[in-house]
Amino acid sequence: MTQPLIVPVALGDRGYDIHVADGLLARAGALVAPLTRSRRIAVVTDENVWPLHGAALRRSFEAAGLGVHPLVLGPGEASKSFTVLADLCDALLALDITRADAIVAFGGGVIGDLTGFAAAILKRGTGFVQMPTTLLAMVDSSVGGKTGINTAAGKNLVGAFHQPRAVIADTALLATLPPRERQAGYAEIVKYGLINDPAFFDWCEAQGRRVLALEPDAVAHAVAQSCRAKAAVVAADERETADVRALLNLGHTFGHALEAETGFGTALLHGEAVAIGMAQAFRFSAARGLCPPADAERVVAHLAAAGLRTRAAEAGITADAAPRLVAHMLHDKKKLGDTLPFILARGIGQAFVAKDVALAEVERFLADELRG
Ligand SMILES: NC(=O)c1ccc[n+]([C@@H]2O[C@H](COP(=O)([O-])OP(=O)(O)OC[C@H]3O[C@@H](n4cnc5c(N)ncnc54)[C@H](O)[C@@H]3O)[C@@H](O)[C@H]2O)c1
Ligand SMILES: O=C(O)C(=O)C[C@@H](O)[C@H](O)[C@H](O)COP(=O)(O)O
Ligand SMILES: [Zn+2]
Repeated sequence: MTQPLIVPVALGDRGYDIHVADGLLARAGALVAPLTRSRRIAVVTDENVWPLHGAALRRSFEAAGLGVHPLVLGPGEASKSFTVLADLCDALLALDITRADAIVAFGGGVIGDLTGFAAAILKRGTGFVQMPTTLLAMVDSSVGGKTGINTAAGKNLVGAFHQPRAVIADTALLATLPPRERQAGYAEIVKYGLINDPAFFDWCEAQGRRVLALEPDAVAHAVAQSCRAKAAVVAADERETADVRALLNLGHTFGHALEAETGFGTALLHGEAVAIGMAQAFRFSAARGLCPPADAERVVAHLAAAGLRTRAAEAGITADAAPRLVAHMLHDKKKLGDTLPFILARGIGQAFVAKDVALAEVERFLADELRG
């Protein structure tokens, strides 16, 4: 095992540590044991992750005196639903989980968001631990306590802020992650550079290829830098009320609309939608005269070099979709009254919250883009 990196999330009595190391799964039981009263742990996971990594998790937990009760769900975005949530809550209640216990989420962002929400509402709040297994979950979704499910109206529309008791990320688990999922997770890494860290974006341009190839030092740096960036934002604005955490939504107002339009399926993964959304946010910023066009071109070029799509049309979105995309955006949780804030940029590393964007302007921009 490499020397673990520990990133604290400074949230007072809701604070916790993010532990990152290659090979950390072997020590996960010892890290979880002090966080839960029960010696029998409900581990929520999915049908891809459990056959690959369940035995190693079980060994680690049993070595720490913890029994494991796996709850294995279907993989993919479809599991972030009311139906799966209800079944999961029933299964957890049948296991007699108490508030002093910690439910373990062992999987990607879908498992983490769903399990975290189940933990938030079960008995009005039980403990949980995030054990992310995808690149996306290690750099973003396991940190910060946004939990929830999708509804027919859109993405993450029912949920709660509920912080985990710890995040335990074993980067060795990424070895089994398909390349497409690596690329999707990489988009959320690039996001941190684009928001406020131009030097990190430079690093991504130089080293991103090595992250995608899972070269250990590059993965370690990307995960550490991302977790530090997210922990700082979450500590400053846990509940997205101060125009700070909203910056983590760069690319998401556009991206969530694309996910809704493509039906939350495998046609467009979350990270892939965010990549297109970030490209759109930069092109829109350039079109408004806010951002140098050369910066938008650089962003698009880097995302494309990472194998990510950067235009909605490449995801099969047709030219007539602009009004529907704007209608999806009306469900965005950042909307306050009639104002829908957009995360725009004055350049690479200079994202900001814009509250003067008319939806008619966004619709015209999308229609122009889709017409090519
Ligand atoms: N809460 C947050 O702050 C936050 C942040 C970003 C994204 N998200 C959410 O996260 C979700 C996307 O997460 P994701 O990209 O991890 O998707 P995911 O959870 O669907 O996982 C992607 C795929 O990889 C498989 N998988 C997971 N780990 C694996 C491994 N080690 N080896 C092989 N296969 C593995 C899964 O079974 C799944 O098929 C979206 O719902 C998104 O909205 C939430
Ligand atoms: O943690 C945050 O805050 C984020 O915005 C991170 C995003 O990458 C993530 O996709 C999040 O789930 C989106 O949040 P939402 O509030 O727009 O649903
Ligand atoms: Zn995201």
